[in-house]
Amino acid sequence: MMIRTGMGYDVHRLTDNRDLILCGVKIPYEKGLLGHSDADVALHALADALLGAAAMRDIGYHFPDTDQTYAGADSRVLLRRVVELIVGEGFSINNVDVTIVAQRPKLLTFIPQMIENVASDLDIPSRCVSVKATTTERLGFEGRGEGISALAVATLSDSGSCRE
Ligand SMILES: Nc1ccn([C@@H]2O[C@H](COP(=O)(O)O)[C@@H](O)[C@H]2O)c(=O)n1
Ligand SMILES: C[C@@]1(CO)OP(=O)(O)OP(=O)(O)OC[C@H]1O
Repeated sequence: MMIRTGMGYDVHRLTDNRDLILCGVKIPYEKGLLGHSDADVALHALADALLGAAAMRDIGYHFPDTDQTYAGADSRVLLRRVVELIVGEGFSINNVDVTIVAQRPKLLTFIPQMIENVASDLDIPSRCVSVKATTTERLGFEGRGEGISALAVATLSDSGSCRE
């Protein structure tokens, strides 16, 4: 059995008149994230980490932002589709770790629900899911409140080896 690791990174702009949705949780805030889908930056980074570990391209490849099918899409639906794709190739998910970089709002109280959503969508125990938040001490675009970024790492198991 081989352990495979993938990483994902995504950024979305904060703007007026949009919802702020992170790991499927709607967060009360004066701004939201702009995107073709619901712009759940954390789930996009996670989806890319999973696809990266499987060497199966990225979410923009599977769900192009030129396709109206995905306009306003719920990123949890996209994430579950990514899980179907990687499981269909014989991979199983070991654990994931997501970091959300946001100066505001404070996310601490929403983290347990985020973990529950991700564990449910990935069909793994919540002890195998980590979601964290950090500020940038007001530095950079996240620190100025212009956007939110997210990073994710995922490990998968497969039955073979990259060298076979
Ligand atoms: N949007 C955020 C950012 C951070 N947190 C929590 O605060 C802790 C301290 O953040 P620093 O950036 O100063 O390290 C961090 O460890 C998180 O627990 C948060 O809830 N929401
Ligand atoms: C999720 C998709 C779906 O169309 O759209 P966006 O919400 O714009 O998100 P992004 O991370 O920029 O790119 C992936 C897209 O394909």
